[in-house]
Amino acid sequence: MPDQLRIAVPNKGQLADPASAMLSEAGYRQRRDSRDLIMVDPDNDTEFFFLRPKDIAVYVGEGILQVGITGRDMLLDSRAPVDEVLPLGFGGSTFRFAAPGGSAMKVEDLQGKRVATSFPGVLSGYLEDNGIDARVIHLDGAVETSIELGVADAVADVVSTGTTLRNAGLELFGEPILTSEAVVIRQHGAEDDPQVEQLLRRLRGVLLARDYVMMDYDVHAERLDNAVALTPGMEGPTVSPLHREGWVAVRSMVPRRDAQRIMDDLWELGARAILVTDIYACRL
Ligand SMILES: Nc1ncnc2c1ncn2[C@@H]1O[C@H](COP(=O)(O)OP(=O)(O)OP(=O)(O)O)[C@@H](O)[C@H]1O
Ligand SMILES: O=P(O)(O)OC[C@H]1O[C@H](OP(=O)(O)OP(=O)(O)O)[C@H](O)[C@@H]1O
Ligand SMILES: [Mg+2]
Repeated sequence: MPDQLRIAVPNKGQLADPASAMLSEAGYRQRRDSRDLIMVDPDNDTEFFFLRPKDIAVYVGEGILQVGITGRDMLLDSRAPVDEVLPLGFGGSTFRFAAPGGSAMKVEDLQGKRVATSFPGVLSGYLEDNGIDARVIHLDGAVETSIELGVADAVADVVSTGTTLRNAGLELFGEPILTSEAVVIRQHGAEDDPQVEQLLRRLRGVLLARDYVMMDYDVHAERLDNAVALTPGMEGPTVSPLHREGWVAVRSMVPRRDAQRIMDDLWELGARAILVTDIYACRL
């Protein structure tokens, strides 16, 4: 019997709930109590370890846990020997420089200055790559307050909506240092593992089920080519005969965000009985 698959999942913070929700959708059991640190899912022969998101790359890099879910920024900051194997589409953020409003600071101006961050690895790498000699002040969080308290001249921090920065009277400067989202990680050079492949297939299925809907409609056979051009599907749509002379029924997956526009265009083409349904799960 193969060993249990051991997966690291964020125990708190921005990624914890969406990661657990996605794993539940993928058919894995998830913890009921947010204080649980380990959970066994016997049906899937899998064990979940709820860890700090910043520590997850360390465990996976050491080869102790085979798979982890963490932020791309955290994985890069750790410099652990891990690879990103699947972006998950939540926990989106950018990592950016900011300084007091009105200071019109530029990246070059950071030379000789103090920059506070909770991502010292990412920041040092960026400063080095850009030939800037600045002092990195490592803080654990609430970095936005550090300038007012006089510990730094600028910050490099995670920005999502920008509300926290604005509330602290700061303004962005320079290009984004990096763009992050939640990702699945594996140890660099890890061998193929059927259990990991199954997990990834399930997660890809959840991502597709979230991003796509199923569209059904009836159309005159003469207009079929035009209709199929609007709804090409993944491997070509299913076309079935209808019990109505000259008409066919079409079924195809379409991107959720385009569904309303495609329905309008199909209607214009003369398609009728256009139905859109959610996809609960899929394997493609
Ligand atoms: N406001 C946000 N919106 C979306 N994603 C975010 C936000 N803040 C952080 N993230 C992302 O979520 C991941 C985890 O960050 P989070 O802030 O939850 O961890 P943490 O700082 O270690 O935890 P905590 O803030 O609970 O101490 C990172 O990849 C980060 O880019
Ligand atoms: O752009 P916004 O939508 O305002 O979100 C960005 C803020 O969210 C995170 O803070 P978090 O709540 O994780 O606190 P922390 O600084 O203690 O990590 C991040 O560190 C920023 O401070
Ligand atoms: Mg945080």
